[in-house]
Amino acid sequence: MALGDRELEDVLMERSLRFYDPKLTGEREKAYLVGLEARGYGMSQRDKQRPETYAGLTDEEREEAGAAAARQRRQDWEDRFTLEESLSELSELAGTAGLEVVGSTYQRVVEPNPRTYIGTGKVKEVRRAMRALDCKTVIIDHELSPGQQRSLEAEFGGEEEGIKVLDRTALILDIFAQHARTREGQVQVELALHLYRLPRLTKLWTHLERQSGAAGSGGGKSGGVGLRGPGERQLEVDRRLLKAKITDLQRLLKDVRRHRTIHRRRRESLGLPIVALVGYTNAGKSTVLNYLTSAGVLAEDMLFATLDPTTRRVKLPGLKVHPEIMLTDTVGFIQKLPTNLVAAFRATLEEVSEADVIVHVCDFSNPAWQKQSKAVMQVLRDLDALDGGRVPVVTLWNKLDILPQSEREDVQLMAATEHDMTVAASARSGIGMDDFIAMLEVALGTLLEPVEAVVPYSKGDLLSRVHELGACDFEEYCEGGCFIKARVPDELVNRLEPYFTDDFKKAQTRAAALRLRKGDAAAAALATELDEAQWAAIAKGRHNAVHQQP
Ligand SMILES: Nc1nc2c(ncn2[C@@H]2O[C@H](COP(=O)(O)OP(=O)(O)OP(=O)(O)O)[C@@H](O)[C@H]2O)c(=O)[nH]1
Ligand SMILES: [Mg+2]
Repeated sequence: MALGDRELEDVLMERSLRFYDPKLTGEREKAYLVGLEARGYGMSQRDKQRPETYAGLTDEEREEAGAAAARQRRQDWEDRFTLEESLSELSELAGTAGLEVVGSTYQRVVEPNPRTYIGTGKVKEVRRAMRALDCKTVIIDHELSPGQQRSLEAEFGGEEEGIKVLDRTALILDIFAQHARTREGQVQVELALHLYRLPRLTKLWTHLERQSGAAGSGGGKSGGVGLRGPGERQLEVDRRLLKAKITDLQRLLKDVRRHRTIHRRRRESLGLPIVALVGYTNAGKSTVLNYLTSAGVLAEDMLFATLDPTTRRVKLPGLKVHPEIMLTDTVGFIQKLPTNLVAAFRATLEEVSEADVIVHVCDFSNPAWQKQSKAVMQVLRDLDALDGGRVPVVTLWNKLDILPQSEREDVQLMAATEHDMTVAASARSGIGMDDFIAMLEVALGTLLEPVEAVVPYSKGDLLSRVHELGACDFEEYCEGGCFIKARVPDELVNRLEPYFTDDFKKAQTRAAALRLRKGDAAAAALATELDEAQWAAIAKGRHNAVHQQP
């Protein structure tokens, strides 16, 4: 076959979505792990030498800025995942991807070797271990440059020996590729994979061609090409094809997104509040969704079981406020998220930015749960999903059932007393889930605005919407209509406005005036006071107000 004749499909098939295919090789591929820890703390000296950081500050301010930076560094250091934690996570990732971990080592890297990232001594050690274990795949717990990946592969025995060097990124991409279910998820992952591969399109990947050729799946063509290894010209062609494919995918993604926006609009038009489940991977988000909906969403003990956001309309038992909600399950978070996946991941998480209430699910049984939880909150802040603290967050310490019976109550008490909107429970066993639903109701309650109105009898549909979407605290049938004291979502506030009682209108005008005069912050501070004033007025003049209505 002449070079350059190959179709895009051939290139893509050889470099199929998977980095390896258990079905093709017939057995679980063995993998050797290399954990890494970069030295981060102790940069204070270097910081001090950067005068521009502190330019224009007085001595005192400089001192304070320096101290703050040091505090931040110490905090970052404490929040970091330890080498052991990160390595054990890498091992779980490998297992999830279908690899069998046969051994591991680690290195604390002070100055990374630019060529191989890990030091030369470590390279030798890993090579020895791989030979002894008859293991051809090594996974480095760090994002490697294409050059580093190539050098390492050569050091470990090279293509001839079938050696494969993967990094954390490749592993996560691989898992994502296996788990993407929706069109959008698949397109995103495929795009991320191609972007990852483009600079790595070299002989590095020829073993894949050989594998697929050997198994007969690639047909004679790719087997032949694989055995020869692509020449320079073939590489050029492949690169061009991949670039074209990337452009196509980007265009496709735009289309898919537009569709999703339409879906989202439709959901919004239902007027139901959106509750998003977020959390570290494997925390139990899908299990919570299942508990609340019995929707049958995939919940598995593997990382990134859920890649695509799933939204369900849920009727929650016993809820007086917002008995119905839209509940969205999302992709799990992970530390050291591959950079070229961040964009894809963020797009998926756009759903979270739309949420009215966020439920943060933590795996309380994981020793690193606090660090995981901080990492999650940081991403949420980066995404601006918390809307500067205005979106209520309910925290669920999940997997309470794993704790011994004797400790459970203490933890539940600690959650309730020492933390804001936090509940300890178990989505799988159901322990404490009533408390969780009650807490969700509290959070949903904060979305509602108090109103007071007399709804004419001809507007029965409006009244039933109030019951459906809000909470009616008082209801009385009077001459002009049904007098209600209720808490309702924004949309209904507008529809009820023509029927507001005079007292309520006055209170509103005062609130608006205050806001104008004192700015939003002052109005917020006075809101509580105003609320009380409102309700006092309502209590006093209720009947008058009712009779004043047309
Ligand atoms: N013991 C125990 N296991 C739980 C509980 N909740 C979830 N699990 C298990 O934890 C594993 C992960 O649960 P998922 O619901 O898939 O977690 P997730 O957060 O959706 O994970 P990703 O979608 O991968 O991010 C599954 O094996 C669940 O059965 C719980 O309350 N107790
Ligand atoms: Mg899930």
